[in-house]
Order: sequence, then C-alpha cells, then structure tokens
Amino acid sequence: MVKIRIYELAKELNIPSKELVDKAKSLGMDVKSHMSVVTETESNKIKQNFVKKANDSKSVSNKKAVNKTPNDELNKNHQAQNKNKGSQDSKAKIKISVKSIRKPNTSPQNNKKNRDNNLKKNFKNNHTSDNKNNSFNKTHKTFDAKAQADSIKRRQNKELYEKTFENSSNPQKELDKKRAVKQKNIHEAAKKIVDNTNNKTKIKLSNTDRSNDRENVNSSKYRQPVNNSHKEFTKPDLKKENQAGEFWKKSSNKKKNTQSEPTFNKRAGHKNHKQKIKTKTKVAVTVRKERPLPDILQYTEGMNAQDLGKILHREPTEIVKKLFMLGVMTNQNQSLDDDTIEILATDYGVDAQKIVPEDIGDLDKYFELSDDDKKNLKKRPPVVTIMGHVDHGKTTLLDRLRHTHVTEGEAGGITQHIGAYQVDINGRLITFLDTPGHEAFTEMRARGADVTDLIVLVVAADDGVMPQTIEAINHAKAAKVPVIVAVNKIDKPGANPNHVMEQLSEYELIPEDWGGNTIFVNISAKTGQNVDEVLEMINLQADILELQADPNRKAVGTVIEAKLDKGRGPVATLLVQQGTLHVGDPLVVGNTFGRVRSMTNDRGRRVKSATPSTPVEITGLNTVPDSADKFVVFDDEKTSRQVGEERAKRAELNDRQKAHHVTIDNLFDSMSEGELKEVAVIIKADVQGTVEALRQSLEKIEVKGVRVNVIHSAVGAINESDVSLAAAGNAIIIGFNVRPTSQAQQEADSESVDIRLHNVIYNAIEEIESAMKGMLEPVYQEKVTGNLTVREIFKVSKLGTIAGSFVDQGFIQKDSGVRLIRNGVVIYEGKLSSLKHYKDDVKEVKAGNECGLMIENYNDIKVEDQIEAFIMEEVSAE
Ligand SMILES: Nc1nc2c(ncn2[C@@H]2O[C@H](COP(=O)(O)OP(=O)(O)OP(=O)(O)O)[C@@H](O)[C@H]2O)c(=O)[nH]1
Repeated sequence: MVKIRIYELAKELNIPSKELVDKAKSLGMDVKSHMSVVTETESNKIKQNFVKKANDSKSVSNKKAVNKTPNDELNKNHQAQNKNKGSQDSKAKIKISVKSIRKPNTSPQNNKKNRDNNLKKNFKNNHTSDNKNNSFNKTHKTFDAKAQADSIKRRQNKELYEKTFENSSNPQKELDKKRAVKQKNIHEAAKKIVDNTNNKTKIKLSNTDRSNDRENVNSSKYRQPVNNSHKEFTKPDLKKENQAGEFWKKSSNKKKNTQSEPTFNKRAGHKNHKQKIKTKTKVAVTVRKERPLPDILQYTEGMNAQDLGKILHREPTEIVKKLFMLGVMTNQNQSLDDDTIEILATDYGVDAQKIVPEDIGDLDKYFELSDDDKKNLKKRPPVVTIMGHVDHGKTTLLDRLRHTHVTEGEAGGITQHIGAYQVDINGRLITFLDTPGHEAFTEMRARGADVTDLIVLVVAADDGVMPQTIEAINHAKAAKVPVIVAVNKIDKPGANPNHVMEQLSEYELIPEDWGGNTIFVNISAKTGQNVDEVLEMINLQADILELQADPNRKAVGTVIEAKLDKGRGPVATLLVQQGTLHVGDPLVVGNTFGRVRSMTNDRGRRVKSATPSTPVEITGLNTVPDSADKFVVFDDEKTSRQVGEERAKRAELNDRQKAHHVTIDNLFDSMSEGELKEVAVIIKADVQGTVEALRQSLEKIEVKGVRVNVIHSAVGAINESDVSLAAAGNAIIIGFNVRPTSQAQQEADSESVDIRLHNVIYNAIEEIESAMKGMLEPVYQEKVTGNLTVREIFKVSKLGTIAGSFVDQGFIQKDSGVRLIRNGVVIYEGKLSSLKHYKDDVKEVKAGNECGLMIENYNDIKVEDQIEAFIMEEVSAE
C-alpha cells in the first residue's frame, strides 16, 4: 500500500502542511503532523476535497470573468497582490536580513509598521471581497493561512532582527565608547603635537605619541562618517571600504600640512605617520622663536653670514637680507670683511668686537716678561762662551775651570758632559757653554738663540791675534755681546801680552788701562794662573750687565744640545733662562713636546728643579729636538701636546720652503720692505790690500737710507765659518780671487747664503751698487718723441674726429701719450685711440709721413693744431 506523507501531499496541492493536517484531521484521519503518513485512499479523499474547493472557486471566477465586475477586478488585483506579496515576502526575508545589516536606521518599528499596514490592507481587501464573494472568502481563508504563516515568519525574523540588534547593541555601545576614547586620544595627540611644535623642543615623537598615533590611525575606522551605525557588523563591502580608504587617504594627504588626520587604513596610516613627523619637523623650523641678540658681537676675521647668524641667534638668510638692505651683496658662505661685520652689528644695535685668535704655536711670546715677572726678578748667573783661535787654549781653560771648580770637593763626583756646566766662584755660579769656538756660538745665533751673556776671547800671548781671533771678534760684535780677553799662555817664554793688546786695539778691543772698556786678564790655562781672576771679571761684568731672571714663573729656555740615547730615549740639555723647571713639568721643546721625566745636572746628579741659567739634562720628550730650540713649560699636558703638534705641523711646512736669505737678487726687495737698513757684507780676498780696498769702496756706496756694513773681512778662502756668519748675520759674501771650500759651498747652498766671486774690484763694487740702486722704486720721466701738425679733419659719426696729421719731427707710436696744443696752449692731454697710415693700423709713424689719428675721448681737434707725442721712460735711481 502506497503511503504518502502530509508535507508531500501539501506540496503537491500547493497548500501549507498545517492546513493539510487540519483538513485531514477534520476528515477523521489520524494525522498529527506534516510528517504523518496517509494512505492512498486518504490522500485521494483529501485531494478530492481540495479539488472540489478549487473547482468551486474556479466556477465562480469563470462566471465573474464573463460579467467583469469591479469585484472581479478587485479579486484579480487581490490575487496579483497576493502573488506579488508572496514573492515580496520571500524577498522580504532576505531583505530583512540585508536591511538589518545594511540599513539599520530603518528601525524595527518602521518595519513592523509597514508590515502591519500591509496586513491591514490585506485584511481590508479580503474583508471587502468576503462581503462580495463567498468563494473568494474561501480563497481568502487560504491566503489568510498563508498570511499567518508569513506573519509568523516575519515575527521570527523580527525577533531574530531584534535579537541581533539587541546583541549588537552592546558591542555597538562598546564601539561608541572606544570611539569616544580614540577621539579623545586623537585630540590629545594633536594637542601634544601642537604643544611640541610651539615649544620647539621636540621634533621627534615620543613613544607615547607614536603609540597614540598608531591607535589613532587604527581608530580612524571608527571615525568613518557613516550614518549607518551597524555597518561594522555587515559583511564588509570591500569596494566601498576601499573607496572610503582612498577618500580618507586623500583627505589625509590634503591635511598633511596642517594637523594629522588619522587615516583610514593602517598602511596609509603608517605612511602618514612618517609624513607627520616630517611635517612636524618642518613646522618646528619655520616657527622658530627668535632668541635675544647678544650684547656684543664677538667676531673673528673672515666670518660669514652663517657664523654671524649663530652668534646673533638669527637665521643666515636674515643676515644675508639685512646685508642686502645695507648694500652688501653676499651669500651665506662668503667671508665678510671687518667693516661689513661692524656695520651689520650697528644695524642690529649691538657692539662689535673683533677677536684675534691667539697664535698658540708662537713660543717667543712666553719669553717676554710680564709686569708681575719683572717684580720677581732676581740676579742670575751669567752664561759664558769661550772663543779663540785654534790651539790658543780654549779647551785647556774650560778643563781647568771644570776640574778646579766643578769636581773639586766632590769626592767621586763624575763630571758629565752635557754641553754646559756651572762653576762656583766665591758662592756665585757661572754657566759655561761647553762647546768652545765661534762656530757653535754662531750656529746658535743663526737659529735665533742668543743665550750667551759674555764671551771670553782666548788669545795665546805667544801667537797673537790670528784669523779666527778676528772672526770671533766679529761674531761677538755681531751678537753685541761683551768680550773679556784672556791672554793665555803667559807662562810661555815668548809670551807678549802687550803685543796682543796692541793688536786687539785695532779691533776696538781697548784695555781699560789704555782708556778703553775691555777687560784683559793675563792667564795660564795650563798652570791655572789668574784663572780665578777671569771668573771674578766675569762676575764683575755680569753685575754691570745686571743679569736677572724671575725664578717663580714657569720655565722657559733653550736647548744646548740633544741626542737620542739608546736606553733613555730622547735626551736634551736645556738651559733654563726664566722660571724654574721641575720634574713632571709638561713642556714643548722646539717642535716636540713631553713631560720632564727625569732631570740631571752637570755633575750627573738627579735634581728635582732647575733655576735660571742652570743647564740640566732631561728625558721625557717625544722626539729629539734640535740645539738652539726653545722650550716652554705649560700648565697641562693637553696644551703642550696641542702646541707641540701645531709647531710640528708648521715646521713641516717651513721645511718645504727655502730659507730666505739676502742675496744680490733680492737685496732691494729686502731693503724696500724695511727689513734692511744696512747691507751686511763679508769680504774675503787673496791679499789684505784688496780686502781693504774693497771694504773702503763698498762702505762709500751711497744709496738713500741704506749703507753697506762689512761685518767681516779677511784674507783666505771662504770657509764654513764665513758662511755660518753670513747666515747668522744675513750677509752677502764677496770673494775676490778666492774660492769657497767645498764644505763652505755645501753649507752656503743649504743655508742659501749668496757668495759672489770676482776678480775685478770695480765689478764687485758695481754689482753691490747696482743691486742696491737698480731695484729702487722705478722713476718715470716723460720723453717727447715727436711733433705733428693737424692738416685735415674727418668727422665720422660713429667714430668721432680723425685728425689727418703730418709728423714734423721724431715719431709717434700707437701707445704714445699726446698733447693737443692750440696757439701755444695745451688744450688736451690724453692717449691715442687709433693710429693709421693710410688705411692700415700701424704701431709707429716716423717724421715726414702722414697719419690719421684719433685721440681717446676727445674730438675737438682743429686744422693747424699741434700734437706733441711723448712716452714715459723709466730712469734708474741716482
Ligand atoms: N804652556 C801652555 N800651554 C798651554 C796653555 N793652554 C793651553 N796650552 C796648550 O796648548 C795646546 C792647545 O790647547 P787647547 O786647549 O787644545 O787649545 P784649543 O783652543 O782648545 O784648540 P782647538 O780645540 O783645536 O781649537 C795644548 O797642547 C795645551 O796644552 C797654557 O796656558 N800654557
């Protein structure tokens, strides 16, 4: 037996299952639900029952169709309506859900209202048709049931809708809350940015700001201008969202230069975040608050607008603008002269003060005594150098002094050669430089170290004045150092001290006994006779010289000698000239620096300090200095390092430049620069007669303001001593019938000493004279070269007046000066602008020729005018 389920049958009959269940129950069938089964018979019974109903209604509708009544129309409409309604309902199901998602503003109440209206309408229509037509009533019942089902569905949907929105109302509220918080954060962040900008202090964002910003950026989606507050709960409409993102991106970009507007999407937000930082940086620069001007504009030479801007607390552009307004066209990097800076300062209403940077590399300034130093001056031992001719007994005398007064009384004391030593005579110290002879002395002088206070000139009584004696005298004179003459070897049988006195008188060393002021002591270095008297005389002379120094200040002095010791490193003998040198003192020595690590005196004893005129050997320098280098003690090692390095740098530069000495070629340059008021000359000749003749001739040369000073003249070859003297005294060596020794030539080359060799006296004299005169400022003299007569005038509108002239006398040149003379009166003086012979440009037109000439910037030339042509000629100084 075929059985059929209620819902299948309902489907077949196109009626709701429930209606069918009810019907089946009314027909007495055992049916409980739509899942209940009915037999085929029962099924047919139900079908028949429904078909009958349907036929009934069909017959009614057919009848109505024949007599088309308004009710039919209405029914038709009703059916159509219902049909539509059905489809609308099904759509409504979707619509509700969609609407609930997309258009939450369409409130449930509104929906309910609409649906109720529809229902009412349906009821109204149905009610009307019920009154009119019973069959319709039956149909209505069907529709009524359907409407009920729809109603239930709608209710369910409504509940679902409400439930959904009820549930969603909480997150919505939370979102609203969050949104409010984010909004607040944005405002705070914005406020911070503004504050930061105003304060100028903070360009970069703090972490907090950044995190806030990030949040703000994220929160931007909560700030969408969407009226539909439920949008977040729908399936995102990506297209729209992207559009919105683009919108916000754009709008954010637009607002980039104002304040940051959180962007829609995160990436854009991140990008914008960076832009925000940039924007803030930019803003911070532009709204920089001006700092007050300083009271004084302290500037150094060559400052530019940028440097001045920093000092004045102004933008360099402002400085440039201001200078422009003051009539100075410049840029930010261009150096400004002192006057411009002063004017600028005045314009700003501040005082200008130029600061001359201190030359840290200059050691000489530390040798100058301040007023304080002068208050502390105390007597100091004299520094003595022994000079004299070979074998006259210099070394013997030094040894005698050393052993008599140095090692004496110091059992086991080892005399150490450190280049200088001190002797004690009656409680007074005398410092002797240990290298005898004038070479070392001159070498020191040549290097700018005048450490010697006194010279002891040793002359052997049996030998008399010899060439090196004279050299020594000249060196002493050049150094302006007083001389004490020690006439030595008086113990020798052939000794003749008086003869020595006589000889020396010729060199302006006249004994006191003879009315002069030179101290003479007759001694025997070998026996020690009168050696102490020499020492006493030295002290006497020192008293006359009033040798003083300030022992309280920081030490300065000179290197006597220096070497590299294998075990101790650089070792230098220093002569303290001012102040007191202590172990541990940071110092600069020449072009090196260091700290006094150890200090030893001339007797090999360790000492902790050294007072003025004391020679000490020190260790602790970085490199070996040169003899005659100066040393200066500084406050700290940092400064000494700085100065030492600066000096080393300069020395390197100087090495590259050749030492400048006076030569015949640069003689006049030196004279006109004011370096020279006298030309120092050394004369060496083959015979004494020539030496004298040259000396006298040279000394007679008369050139305004300058004279020749023969600092040394002697017979013999030009030797190293001559060269070193010339180097020290900036002298020119003139050799007559003599040649320099190879060593002297080498030294002259290295020291750039000019040696001039002659064999005709006149030539030697003329060379010096012309060198002195020839480089004088050139004097120009006018020389008239020709006379012309103007014979014709050609006036050319674009050029001016061309004077057709005849050269009566001499010549006229293109670069000649011309005078236009009319009736014996000079009308105009100027230059030619063109000179032609016929149509050709020429350089010169001679007498007897015609020419066409034009005078520069002058056209008032008339026929019969005379033209005088002249040139300026250089004439040599008288
Ligand atoms: N009789 C005598 N001989 C002396 C005296 N002084 C030096 N002599 C001797 O003269 C010689 C030369 O003496 P030095 O002291 O070497 O002379 P110097 O001037 O130092 O010589 P150089 O170093 O060559 O320049 C030596 O043999 C000495 O012994 C003296 O007073 N009397």
